[in-house]
Amino acid sequence: QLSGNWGEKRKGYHAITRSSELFFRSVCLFLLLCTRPCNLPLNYVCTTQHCFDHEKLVRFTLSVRKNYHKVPYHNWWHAFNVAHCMYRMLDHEQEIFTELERQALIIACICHDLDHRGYTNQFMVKYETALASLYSTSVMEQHHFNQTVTILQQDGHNIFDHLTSDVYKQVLGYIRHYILATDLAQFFSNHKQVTRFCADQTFNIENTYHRNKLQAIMMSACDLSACAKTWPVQKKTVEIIYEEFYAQGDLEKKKGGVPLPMMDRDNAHNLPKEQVNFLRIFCEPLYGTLAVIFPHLSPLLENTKDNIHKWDNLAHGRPTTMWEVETSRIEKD
Ligand SMILES: O=c1ccn(-c2cccc(C(F)(F)F)c2)nc1-c1ccnn1-c1ccccc1
Ligand SMILES: [Zn+2]
Repeated sequence: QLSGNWGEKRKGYHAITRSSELFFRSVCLFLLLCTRPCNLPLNYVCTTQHCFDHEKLVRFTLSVRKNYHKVPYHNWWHAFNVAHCMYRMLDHEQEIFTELERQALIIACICHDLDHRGYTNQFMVKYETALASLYSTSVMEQHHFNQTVTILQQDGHNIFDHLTSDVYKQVLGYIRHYILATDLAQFFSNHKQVTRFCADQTFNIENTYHRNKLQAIMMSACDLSACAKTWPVQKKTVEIIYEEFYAQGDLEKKKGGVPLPMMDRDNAHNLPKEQVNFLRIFCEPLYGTLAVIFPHLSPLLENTKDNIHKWDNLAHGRPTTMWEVETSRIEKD
């Protein structure tokens, strides 16, 4: 059930330890801050149409968290990290996106993997799951958006119910576009378009199509941001990602299927090589393009390059240390 009877939950809510309560209040304050124009004092009482009711935001965030599964990677912490990455990305670019776009980007991030079961779209389609019978493309991403709308429609959860019906439709349209953009199958076409605009210097942030494509790759950049974290975080997160991949591969073998090499734990010795390929094919081009448009994001590209270098060392049996990354940075400066 998406969210239990709030009355009972409130008793349950107060049973949660104080630290969890403080954590969720900080999440909501963070979400409120994400949408506060940066030049306003903290105690600003919103008078514009685009302000969240704090109690609804707490209730909405708790229900979103409740609808993430306890799977190794695609859990609430992943959603929170993706939203935090978007917050830091927008922190420098408050002026180029509208307040409504900024709110939709942050909410799309915390909701973008709602009810993920730890299986890829390919797996859901191949084994003819119920969800795959509902959606022909972007199966999980369409489900994640559907879950978002369903939570918004719960009593006391609609954080956008202060908007006019036109603006409400607009913000849900934004959120749908942003969540569907996290389907890796959409990445190449989205990225290719933005790269083309940059190459022929026709990129125009005022052009709706250009704007939508940029926001799509920003969603990908936040979703894949584990690849652009420093080596200890990248290495630990990849171990967790592959724990989920191998669980899918194990289930596929149980069903008599043959998993992708990347999902097959018998192929774990090739993990460093798989990572070099994934980072080179998806992440380096992605953070490279974003660094051209938003120079303050260049550390994401630098970290990705460092991570490729370190996975490549591991793939070739060369020792690799944290010091080496620092040295390479010093040499460059
Ligand atoms: O570190 C990774 C290595 C491989 N993949 C991957 C994922 C799917 C398909 C493919 C395929 F290449 F097969 F299409 C590769 N994702 C990640 C990664 C880094 C951050 N998020 N995710 C992620 C993204 C999506 C799903 C799971 C994890
Ligand atoms: Zn994700």
